[in-house]
Formats: sequence, structure tokens, C-alpha cells
Amino acid sequence: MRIAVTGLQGQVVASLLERGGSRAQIIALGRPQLDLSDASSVSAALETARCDVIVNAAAYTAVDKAESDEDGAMRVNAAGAGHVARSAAALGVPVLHISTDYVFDGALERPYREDDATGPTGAYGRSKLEGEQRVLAAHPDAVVLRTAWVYSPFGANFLKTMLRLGETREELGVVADQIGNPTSALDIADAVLEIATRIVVDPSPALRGVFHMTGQGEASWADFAEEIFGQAQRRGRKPVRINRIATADYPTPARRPANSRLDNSKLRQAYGVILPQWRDSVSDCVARLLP
Ligand SMILES: NC(=O)C1=CN([C@@H]2O[C@H](COP(=O)(O)OP(=O)(O)OC[C@H]3O[C@@H](n4cnc5c(N)ncnc54)[C@H](OP(=O)(O)O)[C@@H]3O)[C@@H](O)[C@H]2O)C=CC1
Ligand SMILES: Cc1cn([C@H]2C[C@H](O)[C@@H](COP(=O)(O)OP(=O)(O)O[C@H]3O[C@@H](C)C(=O)[C@@H](O)[C@H]3O)O2)c(=O)[nH]c1=O
Repeated sequence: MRIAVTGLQGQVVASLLERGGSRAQIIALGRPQLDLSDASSVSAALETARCDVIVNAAAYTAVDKAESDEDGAMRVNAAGAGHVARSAAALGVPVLHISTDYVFDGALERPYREDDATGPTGAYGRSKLEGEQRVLAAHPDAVVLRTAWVYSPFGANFLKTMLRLGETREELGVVADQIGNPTSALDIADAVLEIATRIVVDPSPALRGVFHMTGQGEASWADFAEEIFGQAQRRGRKPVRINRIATADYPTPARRPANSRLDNSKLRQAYGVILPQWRDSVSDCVARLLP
């Protein structure tokens, strides 16, 4: 199976390249050959790739920067996602689009289900929600996977930021009143390979639409940081104390949802796919970064 994926060095792309193995040939398409904000480059690159399935994993992921550059985020996350889905539909190829927990406002007191009302609190979330809608409008058979709090040995992410800050700091303030589901990009890659394998052969409507897919178990950002430093300490690094602070004490341009937990039941029922417990995958990632 040939899987074309948008992006060259993103966390999910790098993880797909690593995990593809003998299961799939991964063709990574990024700038300048494929620029999501340029419709003709998207259709030309995807046509040339001659693939069985397309994964849209590239995105404008700078959450705070998007607040002052919403047009930029929209060009990539909304219009760009639409270009990918339209090209996939024209080629007659299934498309799998990655989206985010930040499409929700975080006011619910239970994990979000796929049909819960959306209401993004920031520009990044608005652009990703618009992207989902454009994908589903252009390609009614699309699969939209909403994930959250992604980390990996690749690229930039919260886990790597914590380890970097911990090299020079003895304590860090980390917000304890935002909860969600830390998710390993390598686990996402394994699941995407499984889902892609299914959708190329099975046109069943139950396998199409929006699904939530995250690491199992929940955490606040402070819990996540404590786990990272606990694992690092077990690997001989010095301790770093986490001060559990409130969102108000860590001002950022973008407002983030207080509750962004995602209920994964629909994915489990449709595909039988369940990602590992988040602490186990953090352990694997820390072990790779701190051998
Ligand atoms: N990171 C997270 O915590 C979460 C991510 N997601 C979603 O998961 C998906 C994968 O995220 P992740 O792997 O972390 O992303 P990264 O931030 O690691 O990588 C984003 C990738 O998108 C590429 N890209 C950005 N703009 C364009 C463009 N105009 N044309 C082509 N490529 C472009 C970047 O290319 P370059 O390297 O050249 O800049 C980069 O390779 C995204 O859809 C994201 O919205 C969902 C929930 C959480
Ligand atoms: C670095 C740092 C962050 N924080 C807080 C700020 C914020 O509320 C939270 C997470 O910060 P970050 O900016 O690293 O993460 P953020 O960019 O908000 O992460 C999001 O990225 C996008 C792409 C998604 O789709 C989301 O699922 C989510 O993963 O941690 C601290 O409290 N202390 C710190 O030292």
C-alpha cells in the first residue's frame, strides 16, 4: 500500500516514516513541492504520488502565533485541508485528515464525543474546525481523526520543551487546570496505518466520518510534566519540581480549553483501535530522548 502524507518533518509524518516498515510505503510531500496554501501544488504533488490513500498531517500548529495570523492559519488548516480533500476525491482515493481537541471550548465536564457541539476558543481551533468541514464537504467518505497533546522524539512539542527547560531550571510553573489526553505521534502512526489499511478495502459508512483518537487516560499539563520529569529522574537526570499553577498565572495569546478530553469509544467500536496508556508511551519517548 502506498500512503501519501502531507508534510516533511512534522511529528506525525516522521512517525509514519518510521512505522511504515513493511506495511506501507510512505511518500512524504512537503514544501516546496506541496504547499497546502497553493491548490495547484497540492493537486500536482498528489497526482504524481500515485497512492492508495492520502493522509493530511501537515498543519499550521503554532497555537499562539495563529492569534495574530489567523489568515495564515486559515490558508493552511482550512483552505489547504480542502485542497487535499478535493484532490483526493478527484483521484478517487480515500483521505484521512488529522484534527484537534482545540475545536471544543472545554466547558463540558466529561470527555467530548464526536457529535458534541464544537466551539473553538482560538484562531488555531477555528481554522482546524473549518478544515474538518471543508474536508467532509469535498470528500463525504473522508475520515477525520481528532487527536490531542501530541508529543514524540521528533519536531517541537511539550515533552521536549519540558526536558529542555529542565536542563537549566530546578522548578517550573505548569498549568494544572487544563486537562486532556497526552498522545504519542508514534502511537498515532500505528493507528493511522491500521485505519488506512481498512479504509482502502472497506467502503462501509461506519468507518467514515469523525473519530476521536488519543492516548488512554487523562492528565493536566502539570501531571504530564511531572510524569516526564519522573521518568527523566529514573534515567539519572536531576529532579525538577513542578509548581501546579492556574491558567490565569500563565498568560498566553490563545485561550486553551479547560477540558479537552476526547472519548475514544466510537473509534474502538468501529475499528477496534485503542491507543496505549499515555504514561507508557511517555516512558518510551523519554527513553529514546535520554538513553
Ligand atoms: N502537535 C499537537 O499537539 C497536535 C497536533 N494535531 C494535528 O495533528 C497533525 C500533525 O501535527 P504535528 O505532526 O504535531 O505537526 P508539526 O507541527 O510537528 O508539523 C507540522 C508540519 O506541517 C508542515 N506544514 C506547515 N505548513 C505547511 C504548508 N503550507 N504546506 C505544507 N506543509 C506545511 C510543516 O512543514 P515544515 O516542517 O516545512 O514547517 C510540518 O512538517 C496536524 O493536523 C495538527 O493540527 C492535533 C492535536 C494535537
Ligand atoms: C512551556 C509551558 C507551557 N505551559 C502551559 C501553556 C499551555 O496552557 C500548556 C501547553 O502549552 P504548549 O504551548 O506547549 O501546547 P499547545 O501548543 O497549546 O498544544 C496544543 O498544540 C496544538 C497543535 C493542538 O492541537 C493541541 O492538542 C495541543 O497539543 O502548558 C505551562 O504552564 N508552563 C510552561 O513552562
